[in-house]
Amino acid sequence: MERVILVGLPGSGKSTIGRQLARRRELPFFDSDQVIESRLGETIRAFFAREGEKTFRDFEERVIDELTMQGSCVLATGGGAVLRSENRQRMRERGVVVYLRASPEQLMRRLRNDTKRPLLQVADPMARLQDLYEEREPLYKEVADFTFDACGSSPALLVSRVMMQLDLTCKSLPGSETG
Ligand SMILES: Nc1ncnc2c1ncn2[C@@H]1O[C@H](COP(=O)(O)OP(=O)(O)O)[C@@H](O)[C@H]1O
Ligand SMILES: O=C(O)C1=C[C@@H](OP(=O)(O)O)[C@@H](O)[C@H](O)C1
Ligand SMILES: [Mg+2]
Repeated sequence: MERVILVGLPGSGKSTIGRQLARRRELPFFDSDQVIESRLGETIRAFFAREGEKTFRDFEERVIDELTMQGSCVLATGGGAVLRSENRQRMRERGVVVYLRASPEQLMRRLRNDTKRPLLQVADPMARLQDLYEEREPLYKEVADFTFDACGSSPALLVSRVMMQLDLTCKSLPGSETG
């Protein structure tokens, strides 16, 4: 059993690194945001705007609970998944949690032209990223088994680093006995 769960701020590379890691590890890949969007039949941005954050977080919690009970996989979460203690506990218990760490400045450079992330569609996205960083950095650290610098290297190199760490890791997960 190998379940790897990626956490980090929006733009830190969870979806990109997760997809590549899954391919190289020959594991199924899930992106909780993609699963949510396909079930909703609309973008998170549209759903968020209409229904508000609480309804989105309720939906996200259910999807994360479900995806962390599948077998072996790589799971990229949304940046706010760590906000709920229920999600943090499930992630910690059910997977090896990898935090892709990046500063607000680095993320701002990456996300300058992004229009998909609802929390950053504000007049001052840099201030918003700083707030998110301050609020969430302790939560990412709390859940993480390992932390990697999300911006210091190409996705391929970062994936290799994560793979090396996973090869050295032996975290016992529920269901490990069965494969
Ligand atoms: N290590 C990296 N180096 C350079 N660009 C990256 C890296 N990781 C991700 N990116 C780019 O950053 C943007 C955000 O990545 P994404 O995987 O969507 O982040 P997240 O899922 O954490 O929000 C994408 O354009 C992606 O191509
Ligand atoms: O940070 C957040 O609260 C969110 C991040 C998004 O995912 P990414 O981290 O992949 O952008 C998505 O789940 C939603 O827009 C909320
Ligand atoms: Mg993503």
